[in-house]
Amino acid sequence: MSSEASLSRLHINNVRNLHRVRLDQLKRVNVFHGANGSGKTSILESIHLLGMARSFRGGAKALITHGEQDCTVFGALAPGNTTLGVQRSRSGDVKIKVAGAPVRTVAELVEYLPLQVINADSFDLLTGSPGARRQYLDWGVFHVEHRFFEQWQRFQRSIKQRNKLLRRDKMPTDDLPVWTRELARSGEALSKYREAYFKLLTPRFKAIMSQLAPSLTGLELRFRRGWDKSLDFQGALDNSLAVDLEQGYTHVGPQRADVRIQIDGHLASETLSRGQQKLVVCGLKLAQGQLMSEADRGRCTYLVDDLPSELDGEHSALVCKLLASMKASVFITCVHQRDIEAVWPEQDLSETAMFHVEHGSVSQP
Ligand SMILES: Nc1ncnc2c1ncn2[C@@H]1O[C@H](COP(=O)(O)OP(=O)(O)OP(=O)(O)O)[C@@H](O)[C@H]1O
Repeated sequence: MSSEASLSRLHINNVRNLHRVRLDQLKRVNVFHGANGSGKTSILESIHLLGMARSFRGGAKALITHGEQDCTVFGALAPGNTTLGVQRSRSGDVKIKVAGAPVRTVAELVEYLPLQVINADSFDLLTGSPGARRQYLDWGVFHVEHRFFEQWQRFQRSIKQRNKLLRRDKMPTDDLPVWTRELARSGEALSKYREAYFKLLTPRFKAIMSQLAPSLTGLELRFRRGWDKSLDFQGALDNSLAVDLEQGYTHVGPQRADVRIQIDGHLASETLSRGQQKLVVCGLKLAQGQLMSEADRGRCTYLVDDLPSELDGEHSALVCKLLASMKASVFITCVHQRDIEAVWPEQDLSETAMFHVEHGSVSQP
């Protein structure tokens, strides 16, 4: 399905300090304002739970209100009124429903409500390990190229098998070449999808950054696929066989891929100021949303926690202007209502709903 839809209703039960919240009048842009600890981030977390069956901070148990056995989030998408429901229990049980019917895997859920989170942890994209950047890239490929997931699963299966054989036997067994060939095929295909997506993403990112931070002209993204570029994947696996056997795992391949984010040849994470880093993170995430809608894969929903932190008024306004022009569905938190009113494009405020959050209760003026 294409996720044209955005969230129109949201019911939350027992997520952190949100015992019972009913939001039946959501708009395209929804602002949650309130004091520290009132429950604003928990609302974004609840939407994340609805779209991905997990939180974006901490484990599932921390999410459930103290003293309760489970938490539940229910949502409806508009247009179409498809309903989604996710329940997580202290026992570790996860129940997911789409349109009232149980689904078995999270993969079946995530395509309905594609989510992008912009919060303090998003800096990981620049400063964290390559894993964070691979996850970022794969999110985009998954939502734009639906055949990607099957290749990704094949790749995960074959690398697991090959590593198991490498760990067990210091000498090559008959099974090893079989799994190595399977790994080479699935890894090559997976990497091609990533490369094709990356080629589409880079110009969008550059165009967005030229609006958000025109002075950062030397910004560059480079895709590293995870093995020597003069070889195909099978050749690289053949070359590393001795080391792989010695150390008991596969050293080269898409599991080592990375996106290097550089400015004038230096790592952006080591050069840019905190505010500039946040703009790059916003640029990366906005580029993915733009690409998704251009590829006719629908709209993604942005969960933005405390946008004004690290950004000055002018740059906050630029991010808001881009979000508004993309017609993205947005859930955004801030301390005071005026923090967002001051930076959100005035002509778009009619499509904006304001909610006040206080001690786990949400009210609308
Ligand atoms: N499992 C839990 N059960 C009950 N309350 C919890 C649980 N986990 C966290 N809380 C409380 O829930 C509240 C909601 O926190 P949340 O992070 O959503 O606040 P916030 O409005 O985003 O605050 P800030 O502006 O400081 O970021 C906090 O007061 C926190 O102490």
